[in-house]
Amino acid sequence: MNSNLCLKIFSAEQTRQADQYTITHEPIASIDLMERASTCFVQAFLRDYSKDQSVKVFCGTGNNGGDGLAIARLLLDADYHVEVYLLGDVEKGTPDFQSNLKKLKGLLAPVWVSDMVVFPTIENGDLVIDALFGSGVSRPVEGIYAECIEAINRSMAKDVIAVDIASGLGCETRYGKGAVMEVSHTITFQSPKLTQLLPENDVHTGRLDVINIGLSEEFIRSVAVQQYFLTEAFIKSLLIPRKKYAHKGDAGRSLIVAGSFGKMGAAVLAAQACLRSGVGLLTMQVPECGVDILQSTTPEAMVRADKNSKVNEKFDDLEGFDAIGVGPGIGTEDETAKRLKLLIGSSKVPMVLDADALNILSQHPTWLEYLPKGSVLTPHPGEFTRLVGEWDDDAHKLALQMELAQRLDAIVLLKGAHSTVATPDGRLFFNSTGNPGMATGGSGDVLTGMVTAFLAQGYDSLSATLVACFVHGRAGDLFLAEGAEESLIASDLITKTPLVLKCLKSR
Ligand SMILES: NC(=O)C1=CN([C@@H]2O[C@H](COP(=O)(O)OP(=O)(O)OC[C@H]3O[C@@H](n4cnc5c(N)ncnc54)[C@H](OP(=O)(O)O)[C@@H]3O)[C@@H](O)[C@H]2O)[C@@H](O)CC1
Ligand SMILES: [K+]
Repeated sequence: MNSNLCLKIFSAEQTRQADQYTITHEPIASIDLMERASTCFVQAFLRDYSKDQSVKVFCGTGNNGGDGLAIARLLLDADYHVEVYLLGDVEKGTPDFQSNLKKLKGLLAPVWVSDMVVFPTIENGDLVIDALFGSGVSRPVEGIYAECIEAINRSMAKDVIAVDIASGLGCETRYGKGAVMEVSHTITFQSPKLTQLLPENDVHTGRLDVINIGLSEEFIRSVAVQQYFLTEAFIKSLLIPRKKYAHKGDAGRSLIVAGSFGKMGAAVLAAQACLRSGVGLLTMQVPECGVDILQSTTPEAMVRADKNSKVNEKFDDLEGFDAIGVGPGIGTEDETAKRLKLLIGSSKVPMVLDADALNILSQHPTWLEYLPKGSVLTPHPGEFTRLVGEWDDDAHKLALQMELAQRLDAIVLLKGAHSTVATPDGRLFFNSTGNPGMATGGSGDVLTGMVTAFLAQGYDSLSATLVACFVHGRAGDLFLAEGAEESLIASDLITKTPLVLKCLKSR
């Protein structure tokens, strides 16, 4: 696995080192690197915001403020109506801030906000560019800076666009109770920052665009990180091509245990997602009441019925399967729980555990110790809480996720916007695909089917989980090309999967 194809999530210190390494080894003057970053920002900005909106740029006196000044100049060149507001001790600004201030002064007169009396009225429809603080913020933001941030947060601005990162939001952590800019869009440099991927910082990140400002590839390759952001190039590199003479047995055999009376839809979704993700042979184990439903909706799957007519209870005979998925719609009846225990004890192949399987396991945590090697847990936040207890904040949640992966020697996929995948060796991958429309019933059942399919096809557990997670999200994103988020239903994800896989497999 070549993790270098992912975007590495750097600490503020690593970002500073990348900056310095690029300046020394490219080599490039620091002011020219700032110009390059600002030019890339403006290129992204021009794609989204038209000239009929007034742009107010708020700049601090560090290099983030320097970027803001360069961006203001480039937007003036592009005929935007621009106003610039400065905060802080201008005399003590960084050298690149000073150079950009000098260049701008011939074109417009920036306003120094020494007091809120000077703070401008932000009109309904204005655009605000936030360049007060970037990755250099090191403590809670207070005083005039905080007043200014709070005024912008309360304003009628149409959009607030952060340069690199919202002011006051640290790269790795938020600083206490200081003020943090609320932004609708962040255009960040080179790679996402950890805080930008956490749900609690959604209002401080908004839409996230990552732009390549050409920091040293050599440095990026060499630096060791534990946190990664998935890219298409990385997912492509994980895909296993089908052999010319492949037969259905080569593409793996899956068993999925799913469904109960009234919840057979979960089984159908998992089955169809598994088939569309390339499994060679699929057997569905369902209660008697689900046999006709599966046979008529999904003729490609073989069906094994339980003696019990309403719930799943018979999980034996596991010969010949390469991967086993269990959980969607199975319920938490005692009979089902007993059989899950038996299934965990007897399986020699990796298992994907989701939904009610996880709910049963949270009531019988000792069973988790017997999971077959390479198993994958795919909880949503509710199931995760039942497994590990409450968390204080998102950082604590990630720590609990990593701890669980290490303790169980399993892959733990925590679902949500930017789903996270934790590995037993302490790595954490953030998904880059998906949208809020996917928060809909059955979406998780589809994912279970996908992970099971990739596992059966011979992907290692981590690769199977990452590919499934990315494909699942990309299928949701593809749906948005023709439908609203509100209209997305889980089966749309299955409908879009063939095209997603086709595009990923194209060179
Ligand atoms: N990475 C790259 O490759 C590139 C990075 N670039 C840009 O550089 C940005 C990083 O710039 P930066 O390091 O100068 O820090 P920045 O965020 O502007 O401000 C730091 C200043 O604020 C101060 N300060 C801190 N906390 C404070 C607080 N709470 N309240 C008050 N003051 C506080 C702190 O002072 P001190 O802590 O020393 O007192 C310092 O003076 C980065 O985000 C990107 O936009 C691009 O130009 C080119 C390529
Ligand atoms: K900023």
